[in-house]
Amino acid sequence: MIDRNPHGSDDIIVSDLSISYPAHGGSAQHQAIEGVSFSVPKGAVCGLLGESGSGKSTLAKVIAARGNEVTQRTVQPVVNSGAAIVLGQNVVKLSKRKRSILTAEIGYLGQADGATLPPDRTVADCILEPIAERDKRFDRQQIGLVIAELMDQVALPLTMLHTYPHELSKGQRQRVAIVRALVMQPRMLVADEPTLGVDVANRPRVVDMLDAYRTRHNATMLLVSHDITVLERLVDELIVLQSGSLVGRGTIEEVFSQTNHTYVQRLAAALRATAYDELAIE
Ligand SMILES: Nc1ncnc2c1ncn2[C@@H]1O[C@H](COP(=O)(O)OP(=O)(O)OP(=O)(O)O)[C@@H](O)[C@H]1O
Repeated sequence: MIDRNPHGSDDIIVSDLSISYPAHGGSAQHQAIEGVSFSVPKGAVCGLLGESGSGKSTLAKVIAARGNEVTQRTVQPVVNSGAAIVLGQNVVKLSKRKRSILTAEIGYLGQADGATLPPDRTVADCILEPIAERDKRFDRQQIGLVIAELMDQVALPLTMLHTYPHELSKGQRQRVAIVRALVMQPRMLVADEPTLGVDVANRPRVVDMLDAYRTRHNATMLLVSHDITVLERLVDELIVLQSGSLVGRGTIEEVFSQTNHTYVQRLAAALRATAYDELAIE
């Protein structure tokens, strides 16, 4: 791993972490992550790779301190053992208050966030949601400037703030969700497929924006992505998961060329072969 801040501490320290989904609705308990350990220094960008079902989203969600909530209706992942120290806090054991403080520092783009923006709210209200749920009396003018800059960086016109999510294309909704993840100017970003559904013309804007954000804020990032542009432009180190276990780790060059693990080699070859001609239509 490239240490972007040799004098700083690690922002993410995952030790021997195991995560499962409890039995529900007739299905048995499912072990999603097993004995995973890695760390990410402050200011570094770590990419998470692995085939469908390998546990990337589950791991990202727990590290973003969004897993393990008891308030949501969907079945949430449960940490069975190990620790995940994120920005100095063990996300496995957080009080409600500490979780709220920590999640203000960790921007999170969940896998379906672009597709599931609240349909009854304007784009502006969707973007303001993470702030409004913490402080109803926030400084609108100051936040307005932050939003304007983020919208511009991902090529969304400001007039879009008054529209509703259903009026936007899939890729536009995804870009709105990215703006929402960064609106509180967090020290860390955990993003699950940030360029999902974004058309090829606008993908570089998203990548440029994430790169600029990382540079300006020395932000630490954990990015689940199979987008070769994201991986090559942003990621310092890749973690590869297979069936919930860590099976590969290194720079993109190391993972793509020097790994001994046949699964990782196959994944790297598939990524190289498909990524360049993949076209997303908004
Ligand atoms: N709510 C849930 N209840 C039960 N099992 C789940 C739940 N969510 C995910 N899983 C299971 O946990 C495993 C890991 O899922 P996860 O979504 O983390 O994988 P992933 O690598 O992100 O996959 P994808 O690339 O398809 O999003 C899978 O076997 C999945 O079926």
